[in-house]
Amino acid sequence: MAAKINIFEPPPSSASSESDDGVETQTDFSEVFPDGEADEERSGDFYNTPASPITVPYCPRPPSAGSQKSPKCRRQRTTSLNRQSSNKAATESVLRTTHRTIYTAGRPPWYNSEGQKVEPFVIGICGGSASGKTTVAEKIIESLGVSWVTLLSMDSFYKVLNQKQHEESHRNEYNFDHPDAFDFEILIETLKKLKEGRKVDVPIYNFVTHSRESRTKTMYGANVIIFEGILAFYNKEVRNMLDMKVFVDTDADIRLARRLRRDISQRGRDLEGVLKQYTSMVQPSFNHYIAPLMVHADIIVPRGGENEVAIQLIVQHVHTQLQLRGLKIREELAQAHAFRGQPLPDSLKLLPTTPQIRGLHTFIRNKDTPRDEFIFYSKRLIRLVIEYTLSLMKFNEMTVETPQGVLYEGKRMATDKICGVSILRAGETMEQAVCDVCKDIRIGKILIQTNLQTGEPELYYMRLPKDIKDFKVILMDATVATGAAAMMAIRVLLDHDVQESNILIVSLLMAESGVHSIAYAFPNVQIVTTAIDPEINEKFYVLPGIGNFGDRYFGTE
Ligand SMILES: Nc1ncnc2c1ncn2[C@@H]1O[C@H](COP(=O)(O)OP(=O)(O)O)[C@@H](O)[C@H]1O
Ligand SMILES: Nc1ccn([C@@H]2O[C@H](COP(=O)(O)O)[C@@H](O)[C@H]2O)c(=O)n1
Repeated sequence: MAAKINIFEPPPSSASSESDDGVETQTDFSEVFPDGEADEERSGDFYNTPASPITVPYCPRPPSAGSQKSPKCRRQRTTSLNRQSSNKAATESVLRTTHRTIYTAGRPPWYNSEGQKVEPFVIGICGGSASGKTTVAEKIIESLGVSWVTLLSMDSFYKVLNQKQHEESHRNEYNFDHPDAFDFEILIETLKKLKEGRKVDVPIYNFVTHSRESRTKTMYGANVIIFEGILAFYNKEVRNMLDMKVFVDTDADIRLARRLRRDISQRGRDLEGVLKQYTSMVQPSFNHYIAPLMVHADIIVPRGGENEVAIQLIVQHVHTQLQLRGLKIREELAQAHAFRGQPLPDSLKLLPTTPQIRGLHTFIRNKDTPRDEFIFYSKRLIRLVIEYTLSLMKFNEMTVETPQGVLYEGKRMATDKICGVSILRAGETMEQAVCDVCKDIRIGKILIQTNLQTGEPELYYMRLPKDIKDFKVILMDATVATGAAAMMAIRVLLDHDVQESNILIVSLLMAESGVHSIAYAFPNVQIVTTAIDPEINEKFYVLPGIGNFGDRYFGTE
Protein backbone atom coordinates (compact mmCIF):
# COMPACT_ATOMS: atom_id res chain seq x y z
CA MET A 1 0.00 0.00 0.00
CA ALA A 2 1.20 3.48 -0.66
CA ALA A 3 2.08 5.12 2.64
CA LYS A 4 -0.67 7.44 3.72
CA ILE A 5 0.69 10.31 5.73
CA ASN A 6 -1.71 12.44 7.62
CA ILE A 7 -2.75 15.45 5.69
CA PHE A 8 -4.67 17.30 8.24
CA GLU A 9 -5.51 20.87 7.38
CA PRO A 10 -7.36 23.08 9.80
CA PRO A 11 -10.38 24.71 8.23
CA PRO A 12 -9.95 28.35 7.25
CA SER A 13 -11.88 29.91 10.10
CA SER A 14 -10.50 27.72 12.84
CA ALA A 15 -7.88 28.14 15.53
CA SER A 16 -9.67 31.02 17.14
CA SER A 17 -9.05 31.58 20.82
CA GLU A 18 -11.14 32.80 23.72
CA SER A 19 -13.54 35.52 22.81
CA ASP A 20 -13.76 38.75 24.81
CA ASP A 21 -16.56 37.57 27.00
CA GLY A 22 -14.63 34.49 28.03
CA VAL A 23 -16.67 32.07 25.96
CA GLU A 24 -14.51 29.21 24.89
CA THR A 25 -14.57 28.86 21.14
CA GLN A 26 -11.09 27.59 20.64
CA THR A 27 -10.06 25.02 18.10
CA ASP A 28 -6.95 23.29 19.34
CA PHE A 29 -5.89 21.01 16.54
CA SER A 30 -3.04 19.56 18.57
CA GLU A 31 -5.73 17.41 20.12
CA VAL A 32 -5.89 15.32 16.98
CA PHE A 33 -2.31 14.22 17.33
CA PRO A 34 -1.63 13.85 21.02
CA ASP A 35 1.86 14.37 22.33
CA GLY A 36 4.05 11.35 22.53
CA GLU A 37 2.90 9.76 19.28
CA ALA A 38 5.50 9.36 16.60
CA ASP A 39 4.50 11.33 13.52
CA GLU A 40 3.79 8.29 11.45
CA GLU A 41 1.66 6.82 14.20
CA ARG A 42 -0.83 9.63 14.42
CA SER A 43 -4.03 7.80 14.54
CA GLY A 44 -6.78 9.72 16.19
CA ASP A 45 -6.01 8.58 19.72
CA PHE A 46 -8.41 11.22 20.84
CA TYR A 47 -11.42 9.11 20.15
CA ASN A 48 -13.40 7.38 22.81
CA THR A 49 -16.43 5.27 22.01
CA PRO A 50 -18.17 3.79 25.00
CA ALA A 51 -21.36 1.94 24.12
CA SER A 52 -24.57 3.82 24.74
CA PRO A 53 -28.11 2.49 24.99
CA ILE A 54 -30.97 3.96 22.98
CA THR A 55 -34.68 3.28 22.51
CA VAL A 56 -36.97 3.85 19.59
CA PRO A 57 -40.34 4.97 18.61
CA TYR A 58 -39.97 6.27 15.03
CA CYS A 59 -39.36 3.77 12.22
CA PRO A 60 -41.03 4.97 9.02
CA ARG A 61 -38.69 3.18 6.60
CA PRO A 62 -40.62 0.32 5.00
CA PRO A 63 -39.03 -3.15 5.02
CA SER A 64 -38.21 -2.82 1.33
CA ALA A 65 -35.63 -0.15 2.19
CA GLY A 66 -33.11 -2.88 2.85
CA SER A 67 -33.55 -2.77 6.57
CA GLN A 68 -33.49 -6.10 8.35
CA LYS A 69 -35.15 -4.89 11.46
CA SER A 70 -38.87 -4.72 12.11
CA PRO A 71 -40.27 -1.21 12.48
CA LYS A 72 -40.63 -1.45 16.25
CA CYS A 73 -37.41 -3.23 16.99
CA ARG A 74 -34.16 -1.59 17.91
CA ARG A 75 -30.66 -2.63 17.07
CA GLN A 76 -28.07 -3.80 19.51
CA ARG A 77 -25.14 -1.65 20.43
CA THR A 78 -22.07 -3.34 19.18
CA THR A 79 -18.75 -2.03 17.97
CA SER A 80 -16.71 0.72 16.35
CA LEU A 81 -13.56 1.57 14.42
CA ASN A 82 -10.08 3.23 14.51
CA ARG A 83 -6.35 2.68 14.02
CA GLN A 84 -3.74 2.20 16.67
CA SER A 85 -0.31 0.73 17.14
CA SER A 86 0.20 -2.01 19.69
CA ASN A 87 2.03 -1.58 22.96
CA LYS A 88 4.70 -3.76 21.55
CA ALA A 89 4.93 -1.80 18.35
CA ALA A 90 4.85 1.42 20.33
CA THR A 91 7.62 0.40 22.68
CA GLU A 92 9.68 -0.96 19.80
CA SER A 93 8.91 1.86 17.40
CA VAL A 94 12.40 3.33 17.66
CA LEU A 95 13.84 0.09 16.37
CA ARG A 96 11.29 -0.33 13.68
CA THR A 97 10.88 3.19 12.47
CA THR A 98 12.23 2.59 9.00
CA HIS A 99 9.68 -0.16 8.35
CA ARG A 100 6.66 1.62 9.72
CA THR A 101 4.54 3.44 7.23
CA ILE A 102 0.78 3.80 7.09
CA TYR A 103 -1.19 6.10 8.84
CA THR A 104 -4.22 7.62 8.86
CA ALA A 105 -6.30 10.46 7.77
CA GLY A 106 -9.76 10.81 9.27
CA ARG A 107 -11.80 8.13 10.90
CA PRO A 108 -14.30 6.57 8.49
CA PRO A 109 -17.80 5.66 9.72
CA TRP A 110 -17.88 3.06 12.48
CA TYR A 111 -21.63 2.52 12.23
CA ASN A 112 -24.02 1.72 9.41
CA SER A 113 -26.60 3.87 7.65
CA GLU A 114 -29.01 3.19 10.49
CA GLY A 115 -26.59 4.69 12.97
CA GLN A 116 -25.75 1.31 14.43
CA LYS A 117 -22.19 0.44 15.34
CA VAL A 118 -20.65 -2.21 13.10
CA GLU A 119 -18.51 -5.07 14.43
CA PRO A 120 -14.86 -4.77 13.52
CA PHE A 121 -13.10 -7.68 11.84
CA VAL A 122 -10.86 -9.40 14.38
CA ILE A 123 -7.80 -11.33 13.22
CA GLY A 124 -5.96 -13.57 15.68
CA ILE A 125 -2.32 -14.41 14.98
CA CYS A 126 -0.80 -17.29 16.93
CA GLY A 127 2.63 -18.93 16.67
CA GLY A 128 5.87 -19.62 18.48
CA SER A 129 8.06 -16.92 19.92
CA ALA A 130 9.94 -15.03 17.18
CA SER A 131 7.99 -16.87 14.48
CA GLY A 132 7.14 -13.53 12.91
CA LYS A 133 3.65 -12.84 14.32
CA THR A 134 4.23 -9.13 14.74
CA THR A 135 5.89 -8.90 11.35
CA VAL A 136 2.91 -10.62 9.70
CA ALA A 137 0.52 -8.32 11.58
CA GLU A 138 2.38 -5.22 10.42
CA LYS A 139 2.46 -6.45 6.83
CA ILE A 140 -1.27 -7.08 6.92
CA ILE A 141 -1.81 -3.55 8.22
CA GLU A 142 0.40 -2.07 5.51
CA SER A 143 -1.34 -3.99 2.74
CA LEU A 144 -4.86 -3.49 4.03
CA GLY A 145 -4.90 0.23 3.40
CA VAL A 146 -7.64 0.60 5.99
CA SER A 147 -7.22 3.65 8.14
CA TRP A 148 -8.25 2.43 11.54
CA VAL A 149 -6.58 -0.77 12.66
CA THR A 150 -5.80 -1.73 16.24
CA LEU A 151 -2.90 -4.07 16.92
CA LEU A 152 -3.10 -5.69 20.33
CA SER A 153 -0.29 -7.88 21.64
CA MET A 154 -0.77 -10.67 24.15
CA ASP A 155 2.49 -9.57 25.78
CA SER A 156 0.54 -6.71 27.35
CA PHE A 157 -1.28 -9.24 29.49
CA TYR A 158 1.65 -10.90 31.22
CA LYS A 159 0.81 -11.17 34.92
CA VAL A 160 2.47 -8.97 37.48
CA LEU A 161 5.06 -11.15 39.25
CA ASN A 162 5.53 -11.53 43.00
CA GLN A 163 8.99 -11.13 44.54
CA LYS A 164 9.92 -14.82 44.21
CA GLN A 165 8.75 -15.04 40.60
CA HIS A 166 10.57 -11.84 39.84
CA GLU A 167 13.84 -13.26 41.09
CA GLU A 168 13.20 -16.43 39.05
CA SER A 169 12.57 -14.35 35.94
CA HIS A 170 15.95 -12.65 36.28
CA ARG A 171 17.61 -16.09 36.55
CA ASN A 172 15.65 -17.13 33.41
CA GLU A 173 13.77 -19.67 35.48
CA TYR A 174 10.23 -18.29 35.34
CA ASN A 175 8.08 -19.89 32.65
CA PHE A 176 6.69 -17.05 30.51
CA ASP A 177 5.52 -19.57 27.94
CA HIS A 178 3.00 -21.30 30.21
CA PRO A 179 -0.67 -20.23 30.00
CA ASP A 180 -0.59 -19.35 33.70
CA ALA A 181 1.82 -16.52 32.92
CA PHE A 182 -1.01 -14.56 31.27
CA ASP A 183 -3.89 -12.67 32.83
CA PHE A 184 -6.69 -13.97 30.60
CA GLU A 185 -9.34 -12.17 32.61
CA ILE A 186 -8.05 -8.70 31.70
CA LEU A 187 -7.23 -9.87 28.20
CA ILE A 188 -10.79 -11.04 27.53
CA GLU A 189 -12.27 -7.91 29.05
CA THR A 190 -9.99 -5.76 26.90
CA LEU A 191 -10.79 -7.59 23.67
CA LYS A 192 -14.52 -7.45 24.41
CA LYS A 193 -14.38 -3.72 25.00
CA LEU A 194 -12.38 -3.14 21.84
CA LYS A 195 -14.90 -5.15 19.86
CA GLU A 196 -17.59 -2.89 21.25
CA GLY A 197 -15.59 0.12 20.15
CA ARG A 198 -14.92 1.23 23.68
CA LYS A 199 -11.84 2.85 25.08
CA VAL A 200 -9.35 0.57 26.83
CA ASP A 201 -6.17 1.29 28.74
CA VAL A 202 -3.78 -1.49 27.84
CA PRO A 203 -0.79 -2.26 30.07
CA ILE A 204 2.64 -1.67 28.53
CA TYR A 205 4.99 -4.58 29.15
CA ASN A 206 8.69 -4.19 29.66
CA PHE A 207 10.70 -7.29 28.66
CA VAL A 208 13.88 -5.96 30.24
CA THR A 209 12.42 -5.55 33.73
CA HIS A 210 9.85 -8.36 33.32
CA SER A 211 7.17 -6.02 34.57
CA ARG A 212 4.33 -3.70 33.57
CA GLU A 213 5.21 -0.08 33.17
CA SER A 214 3.30 2.43 35.23
CA ARG A 215 1.85 4.13 32.14
CA THR A 216 -0.71 2.46 29.90
CA LYS A 217 -1.56 2.80 26.24
CA THR A 218 -5.03 3.98 25.34
CA MET A 219 -6.68 2.11 22.49
CA TYR A 220 -10.07 2.29 20.83
CA GLY A 221 -12.24 0.18 18.57
CA ALA A 222 -11.33 -0.10 14.90
CA ASN A 223 -12.37 -1.37 11.48
CA VAL A 224 -9.91 -4.18 12.01
CA ILE A 225 -8.42 -5.46 15.25
CA ILE A 226 -5.36 -7.70 15.12
CA PHE A 227 -4.57 -9.70 18.22
CA GLU A 228 -1.24 -11.55 18.27
CA GLY A 229 0.49 -13.74 20.81
CA ILE A 230 2.10 -17.11 21.47
CA LEU A 231 -1.11 -18.41 23.07
CA ALA A 232 -3.59 -16.32 21.07
CA PHE A 233 -5.76 -19.40 20.41
CA TYR A 234 -5.40 -20.99 23.85
CA ASN A 235 -8.53 -19.62 25.49
CA LYS A 236 -11.90 -20.61 24.04
CA GLU A 237 -13.55 -17.30 24.85
CA VAL A 238 -10.76 -15.45 23.07
CA ARG A 239 -10.97 -17.83 20.09
CA ASN A 240 -14.68 -17.15 19.78
CA MET A 241 -13.98 -13.45 19.41
CA LEU A 242 -11.66 -14.02 16.44
CA ASP A 243 -13.15 -13.78 12.95
CA MET A 244 -10.03 -15.17 11.32
CA LYS A 245 -7.32 -17.29 12.91
CA VAL A 246 -3.83 -17.23 11.44
CA PHE A 247 -1.03 -19.51 12.67
CA VAL A 248 2.50 -18.45 11.81
CA ASP A 249 4.57 -21.59 11.36
CA THR A 250 8.30 -20.94 11.25
CA ASP A 251 11.03 -23.57 11.74
CA ALA A 252 12.32 -23.93 15.29
CA ASP A 253 15.93 -23.22 14.36
CA ILE A 254 14.96 -19.97 12.64
CA ARG A 255 12.85 -18.97 15.62
CA LEU A 256 15.77 -19.65 17.96
CA ALA A 257 18.18 -17.67 15.79
CA ARG A 258 15.80 -14.69 15.64
CA ARG A 259 15.06 -14.88 19.32
CA LEU A 260 18.75 -14.92 20.23
CA ARG A 261 19.39 -11.82 18.16
CA ARG A 262 16.29 -10.00 19.38
CA ASP A 263 16.48 -10.87 23.08
CA ILE A 264 20.15 -9.89 23.27
CA SER A 265 19.78 -6.66 21.30
CA GLN A 266 16.34 -5.55 22.50
CA ARG A 267 15.32 -7.36 25.65
CA GLY A 268 18.50 -7.02 27.73
CA ARG A 269 19.41 -10.73 27.77
CA ASP A 270 22.70 -12.59 27.38
CA LEU A 271 23.47 -15.63 25.25
CA GLU A 272 23.54 -18.10 28.16
CA GLY A 273 20.25 -16.82 29.56
CA VAL A 274 18.40 -16.99 26.24
CA LEU A 275 19.59 -20.55 25.59
CA LYS A 276 18.74 -21.68 29.13
CA GLN A 277 15.21 -20.21 28.93
CA TYR A 278 14.70 -21.54 25.42
CA THR A 279 15.66 -25.14 26.09
CA SER A 280 14.06 -25.44 29.50
CA MET A 281 10.79 -23.56 28.90
CA VAL A 282 10.23 -21.92 25.51
CA GLN A 283 10.68 -24.98 23.31
CA PRO A 284 8.89 -27.47 25.64
CA SER A 285 5.94 -25.08 26.00
CA PHE A 286 5.83 -24.60 22.26
CA ASN A 287 5.54 -28.34 21.77
CA HIS A 288 3.04 -28.80 24.57
CA TYR A 289 0.80 -25.74 24.32
CA ILE A 290 1.41 -23.71 21.19
CA ALA A 291 1.91 -26.19 18.32
CA PRO A 292 -1.37 -28.04 19.15
CA LEU A 293 -3.26 -24.74 18.70
CA MET A 294 -2.59 -25.00 14.97
CA VAL A 295 -5.77 -27.08 14.66
CA HIS A 296 -7.82 -23.95 15.30
CA ALA A 297 -6.20 -21.99 12.48
CA ASP A 298 -8.10 -20.96 9.37
CA ILE A 299 -4.81 -20.19 7.65
CA ILE A 300 -1.31 -21.46 8.38
CA VAL A 301 1.42 -19.13 7.20
CA PRO A 302 4.76 -20.88 6.74
CA ARG A 303 7.88 -18.67 7.08
CA GLY A 304 5.99 -15.69 8.55
CA GLY A 305 6.43 -12.20 7.14
CA GLU A 306 8.30 -13.41 4.05
CA ASN A 307 5.18 -15.17 2.83
CA GLU A 308 3.73 -12.44 0.63
CA VAL A 309 1.20 -14.76 -1.03
CA ALA A 310 -0.33 -15.77 2.28
CA ILE A 311 -0.44 -12.17 3.47
CA GLN A 312 -2.20 -11.04 0.29
CA LEU A 313 -4.77 -13.83 0.67
CA ILE A 314 -5.49 -12.71 4.20
CA VAL A 315 -5.77 -9.08 3.09
CA GLN A 316 -8.17 -10.00 0.28
CA HIS A 317 -10.38 -11.89 2.69
CA VAL A 318 -10.46 -9.00 5.15
CA HIS A 319 -11.37 -6.57 2.37
CA THR A 320 -14.25 -8.78 1.30
CA GLN A 321 -15.46 -9.05 4.88
CA LEU A 322 -15.28 -5.30 5.40
CA GLN A 323 -17.23 -4.74 2.22
CA LEU A 324 -19.89 -7.18 3.38
CA ARG A 325 -20.16 -5.20 6.59
CA GLY A 326 -21.11 -2.37 4.28
CA LEU A 327 -19.92 1.04 5.38
CA LYS A 328 -20.97 2.97 2.28
CA ILE A 329 -22.96 5.29 4.42
CA ARG A 330 -23.39 8.36 2.24
CA GLU A 331 -24.24 6.38 -0.89
CA GLU A 332 -26.85 4.41 1.02
CA LEU A 333 -28.30 7.51 2.59
CA ALA A 334 -28.46 9.34 -0.74
CA GLN A 335 -30.42 6.43 -2.17
CA ALA A 336 -32.89 6.36 0.66
CA HIS A 337 -35.79 6.55 -1.81
CA ALA A 338 -37.87 4.37 0.45
CA PHE A 339 -38.60 7.45 2.51
CA ARG A 340 -40.42 9.12 -0.36
CA GLY A 341 -44.00 9.91 0.53
CA GLN A 342 -43.48 9.02 4.17
CA PRO A 343 -44.81 11.53 6.67
CA LEU A 344 -42.20 13.74 8.22
CA PRO A 345 -41.12 12.50 11.65
CA ASP A 346 -42.46 13.94 14.88
CA SER A 347 -38.92 14.72 15.96
CA LEU A 348 -38.73 17.37 13.22
CA LYS A 349 -39.31 20.90 14.48
CA LEU A 350 -39.74 23.07 11.41
CA LEU A 351 -39.93 26.82 11.94
CA PRO A 352 -43.26 28.22 10.71
CA THR A 353 -42.75 29.22 7.07
CA THR A 354 -43.60 32.88 7.54
CA PRO A 355 -43.03 35.51 4.81
CA GLN A 356 -40.11 36.72 6.92
CA ILE A 357 -38.42 33.27 6.79
CA ARG A 358 -39.14 32.95 3.06
CA GLY A 359 -37.76 36.44 2.55
CA LEU A 360 -34.49 35.53 4.25
CA HIS A 361 -34.29 32.32 2.24
CA THR A 362 -34.84 34.32 -0.93
CA PHE A 363 -31.71 36.32 -0.20
CA ILE A 364 -29.45 33.43 0.73
CA ARG A 365 -30.67 31.07 -2.00
CA ASN A 366 -30.18 33.64 -4.74
CA LYS A 367 -26.88 32.83 -6.50
CA ASP A 368 -26.38 36.52 -7.26
CA THR A 369 -26.52 37.69 -3.65
CA PRO A 370 -23.16 39.26 -2.84
CA ARG A 371 -21.18 37.77 0.01
CA ASP A 372 -21.72 40.56 2.52
CA GLU A 373 -25.49 40.32 2.07
CA PHE A 374 -25.32 36.53 2.16
CA ILE A 375 -23.62 36.73 5.55
CA PHE A 376 -26.02 39.38 6.82
CA TYR A 377 -29.18 37.49 5.94
CA SER A 378 -27.72 34.13 6.99
CA LYS A 379 -26.96 35.57 10.39
CA ARG A 380 -30.55 36.74 10.77
CA LEU A 381 -31.87 33.33 9.83
CA ILE A 382 -29.37 31.63 12.13
CA ARG A 383 -30.49 33.80 15.02
CA LEU A 384 -34.12 32.85 14.38
CA VAL A 385 -33.42 29.12 14.27
CA ILE A 386 -31.32 29.27 17.42
CA GLU A 387 -34.00 31.22 19.31
CA TYR A 388 -36.56 28.68 18.07
CA THR A 389 -34.33 25.87 19.32
CA LEU A 390 -34.27 27.44 22.77
CA SER A 391 -38.06 27.68 22.70
CA LEU A 392 -38.10 23.87 22.51
CA MET A 393 -36.36 23.54 25.87
CA LYS A 394 -38.34 22.79 29.00
CA PHE A 395 -39.40 25.89 30.97
CA ASN A 396 -40.58 26.06 34.58
CA GLU A 397 -42.99 28.53 36.14
CA MET A 398 -41.30 31.47 37.82
CA THR A 399 -42.75 34.49 39.56
CA VAL A 400 -40.84 37.76 39.69
CA GLU A 401 -41.65 41.15 41.12
CA THR A 402 -41.62 44.04 38.65
CA PRO A 403 -40.19 47.47 39.56
CA GLN A 404 -43.78 48.55 40.19
CA GLY A 405 -44.01 46.00 43.00
CA VAL A 406 -46.41 43.80 41.03
CA LEU A 407 -45.91 40.08 40.58
CA TYR A 408 -45.30 38.69 37.13
CA GLU A 409 -45.98 35.02 36.43
CA GLY A 410 -43.12 34.13 34.16
CA LYS A 411 -41.04 31.16 32.96
CA ARG A 412 -37.46 30.15 33.30
CA MET A 413 -35.58 27.54 31.33
CA ALA A 414 -35.45 24.34 33.39
CA THR A 415 -31.77 23.73 32.80
CA ASP A 416 -28.74 25.86 32.23
CA LYS A 417 -26.78 22.78 31.23
CA ILE A 418 -26.81 23.53 27.51
CA CYS A 419 -23.80 23.46 25.27
CA GLY A 420 -23.21 23.99 21.57
CA VAL A 421 -21.25 21.75 19.21
CA SER A 422 -20.56 22.90 15.69
CA ILE A 423 -19.84 20.61 12.78
CA LEU A 424 -16.93 22.34 11.06
CA ARG A 425 -16.81 24.27 9.09
CA ALA A 426 -20.29 25.51 8.08
CA GLY A 427 -21.67 24.87 11.57
CA GLU A 428 -19.12 27.28 12.95
CA THR A 429 -21.12 30.13 11.39
CA MET A 430 -23.87 29.39 13.92
CA GLU A 431 -21.70 29.56 17.03
CA GLN A 432 -21.95 33.28 17.56
CA ALA A 433 -25.75 33.21 17.62
CA VAL A 434 -25.71 30.49 20.28
CA CYS A 435 -23.20 32.46 22.32
CA ASP A 436 -25.37 35.58 21.98
CA VAL A 437 -28.49 33.92 23.33
CA CYS A 438 -27.03 31.49 25.89
CA LYS A 439 -24.84 33.29 28.37
CA ASP A 440 -21.51 31.56 29.10
CA ILE A 441 -22.36 28.60 26.88
CA ARG A 442 -19.49 26.26 26.10
CA ILE A 443 -18.87 25.34 22.48
CA GLY A 444 -17.38 22.11 21.16
CA LYS A 445 -16.27 21.39 17.63
CA ILE A 446 -16.29 18.35 15.40
CA LEU A 447 -14.47 18.42 12.09
CA ILE A 448 -15.90 16.03 9.53
CA GLN A 449 -14.67 16.07 5.95
CA THR A 450 -15.62 14.06 2.92
CA ASN A 451 -13.05 11.58 1.67
CA LEU A 452 -12.80 12.46 -2.00
CA GLN A 453 -12.05 8.87 -2.99
CA THR A 454 -14.75 7.09 -1.05
CA GLY A 455 -17.26 9.92 -0.77
CA GLU A 456 -17.65 8.97 2.88
CA PRO A 457 -17.55 11.38 5.79
CA GLU A 458 -14.45 11.09 7.96
CA LEU A 459 -13.92 12.33 11.47
CA TYR A 460 -10.77 14.42 11.75
CA TYR A 461 -11.03 16.29 14.94
CA MET A 462 -13.22 16.92 17.89
CA ARG A 463 -13.05 18.84 21.09
CA LEU A 464 -16.08 18.56 23.29
CA PRO A 465 -17.04 20.38 26.46
CA LYS A 466 -16.11 18.56 29.66
CA ASP A 467 -18.95 16.47 31.17
CA ILE A 468 -20.89 16.77 27.92
CA LYS A 469 -22.89 13.69 28.91
CA ASP A 470 -24.82 15.82 31.42
CA PHE A 471 -25.73 18.50 28.87
CA LYS A 472 -28.36 19.26 26.29
CA VAL A 473 -26.41 19.66 23.08
CA ILE A 474 -27.29 22.08 20.29
CA LEU A 475 -25.50 20.45 17.37
CA MET A 476 -25.06 22.93 14.56
CA ASP A 477 -24.56 22.50 10.83
CA ALA A 478 -25.71 25.07 8.29
CA THR A 479 -27.18 22.51 5.90
CA VAL A 480 -27.99 18.81 6.02
CA ALA A 481 -28.13 16.87 2.76
CA THR A 482 -27.83 13.08 3.10
CA GLY A 483 -27.44 13.44 6.84
CA ALA A 484 -24.12 11.55 6.75
CA ALA A 485 -22.07 14.20 8.57
CA ALA A 486 -24.85 14.96 11.04
CA MET A 487 -25.17 11.25 11.81
CA MET A 488 -21.44 10.94 12.37
CA ALA A 489 -21.52 13.88 14.75
CA ILE A 490 -24.52 12.45 16.59
CA ARG A 491 -22.71 9.11 16.83
CA VAL A 492 -19.72 10.90 18.36
CA LEU A 493 -21.96 12.54 20.97
CA LEU A 494 -23.67 9.25 21.81
CA ASP A 495 -20.29 7.60 22.13
CA HIS A 496 -19.50 10.25 24.71
CA ASP A 497 -22.58 9.22 26.67
CA VAL A 498 -24.75 12.19 25.67
CA GLN A 499 -28.36 11.02 25.84
CA GLU A 500 -30.03 10.81 22.46
CA SER A 501 -32.99 12.83 23.72
CA ASN A 502 -30.60 15.59 24.82
CA ILE A 503 -29.39 16.23 21.26
CA LEU A 504 -30.92 18.84 18.95
CA ILE A 505 -29.49 18.96 15.42
CA VAL A 506 -30.02 22.48 14.13
CA SER A 507 -29.71 23.61 10.51
CA LEU A 508 -30.87 26.36 8.20
CA LEU A 509 -31.84 23.94 5.48
CA MET A 510 -32.28 20.19 5.30
CA ALA A 511 -33.01 17.74 2.53
CA GLU A 512 -36.10 15.68 3.18
CA SER A 513 -34.23 12.39 2.92
CA GLY A 514 -31.57 13.65 5.36
CA VAL A 515 -34.33 14.40 7.89
CA HIS A 516 -35.74 10.90 7.48
CA SER A 517 -32.34 9.23 7.71
CA ILE A 518 -31.44 11.03 10.93
CA ALA A 519 -34.88 10.43 12.42
CA TYR A 520 -34.78 6.76 11.52
CA ALA A 521 -31.33 6.21 12.97
CA PHE A 522 -31.78 8.46 15.99
CA PRO A 523 -35.50 8.83 16.68
CA ASN A 524 -35.02 10.71 19.94
CA VAL A 525 -32.83 13.42 18.46
CA GLN A 526 -34.79 16.63 17.81
CA ILE A 527 -34.31 18.01 14.32
CA VAL A 528 -34.68 21.77 13.97
CA THR A 529 -34.60 23.62 10.67
CA THR A 530 -36.02 26.63 8.84
CA ALA A 531 -36.77 24.84 5.56
CA ILE A 532 -36.90 21.42 3.95
CA ASP A 533 -36.00 20.83 0.31
CA PRO A 534 -37.14 17.77 -1.63
CA GLU A 535 -34.02 16.62 -3.52
CA ILE A 536 -30.30 15.89 -3.33
CA ASN A 537 -28.13 15.93 -6.45
CA GLU A 538 -25.32 13.53 -7.39
CA LYS A 539 -22.83 15.75 -5.57
CA PHE A 540 -24.93 15.43 -2.44
CA TYR A 541 -26.11 19.06 -2.59
CA VAL A 542 -29.63 19.91 -1.53
CA LEU A 543 -31.98 21.05 -4.33
CA PRO A 544 -33.10 23.79 -4.85
CA GLY A 545 -30.65 24.46 -2.00
CA ILE A 546 -28.24 27.22 -1.09
CA GLY A 547 -25.10 25.95 -2.79
CA ASN A 548 -22.02 25.36 -0.68
CA PHE A 549 -22.91 27.36 2.41
CA GLY A 550 -19.37 27.33 3.84
CA ASP A 551 -17.81 28.55 0.60
CA ARG A 552 -20.37 31.31 0.17
CA TYR A 553 -20.09 32.43 3.78
CA PHE A 554 -16.31 32.31 4.06
CA GLY A 555 -15.70 33.43 0.48
CA THR A 556 -13.78 30.30 -0.50
CA GLU A 557 -14.01 28.14 -3.60
N1 LIG B 1 11.51 -12.77 7.67
C1 LIG B 1 12.35 -12.33 8.61
N2 LIG B 1 13.67 -12.28 8.36
C2 LIG B 1 14.52 -11.84 9.31
N3 LIG B 1 14.16 -11.44 10.53
C3 LIG B 1 12.86 -11.48 10.84
C4 LIG B 1 11.88 -11.92 9.90
N4 LIG B 1 10.67 -11.84 10.47
C5 LIG B 1 10.89 -11.39 11.73
N5 LIG B 1 12.19 -11.16 11.94
C6 LIG B 1 12.80 -10.67 13.18
O1 LIG B 1 12.62 -11.66 14.16
C7 LIG B 1 12.25 -11.11 15.40
C8 LIG B 1 10.91 -11.66 15.81
O2 LIG B 1 9.95 -11.27 14.84
P1 LIG B 1 8.49 -10.85 15.29
O3 LIG B 1 7.73 -10.54 14.08
O4 LIG B 1 8.56 -9.83 16.36
O5 LIG B 1 8.01 -12.24 15.89
P2 LIG B 1 6.97 -12.57 17.02
O6 LIG B 1 5.99 -11.45 17.09
O7 LIG B 1 6.37 -13.85 16.58
O8 LIG B 1 7.78 -12.73 18.27
C9 LIG B 1 12.25 -9.61 15.22
O9 LIG B 1 13.46 -9.10 15.69
C10 LIG B 1 12.10 -9.44 13.72
O10 LIG B 1 12.72 -8.27 13.28
N1 LIG C 1 9.44 -11.08 30.85
C1 LIG C 1 9.34 -11.86 29.75
C2 LIG C 1 8.14 -12.09 29.12
C3 LIG C 1 8.12 -12.90 28.01
N2 LIG C 1 9.25 -13.45 27.53
C4 LIG C 1 9.24 -14.28 26.34
O1 LIG C 1 8.59 -13.59 25.27
C5 LIG C 1 8.02 -14.52 24.39
C6 LIG C 1 6.73 -13.95 23.82
O2 LIG C 1 7.01 -12.82 23.04
P1 LIG C 1 7.14 -12.96 21.45
O3 LIG C 1 7.26 -11.54 20.99
O4 LIG C 1 8.34 -13.76 21.19
O5 LIG C 1 5.88 -13.61 20.97
C7 LIG C 1 7.76 -15.78 25.15
O6 LIG C 1 8.27 -16.88 24.46
C8 LIG C 1 8.50 -15.57 26.50
O7 LIG C 1 9.42 -16.59 26.71
C9 LIG C 1 10.44 -13.21 28.18
O8 LIG C 1 11.49 -13.72 27.77
N3 LIG C 1 10.46 -12.41 29.27
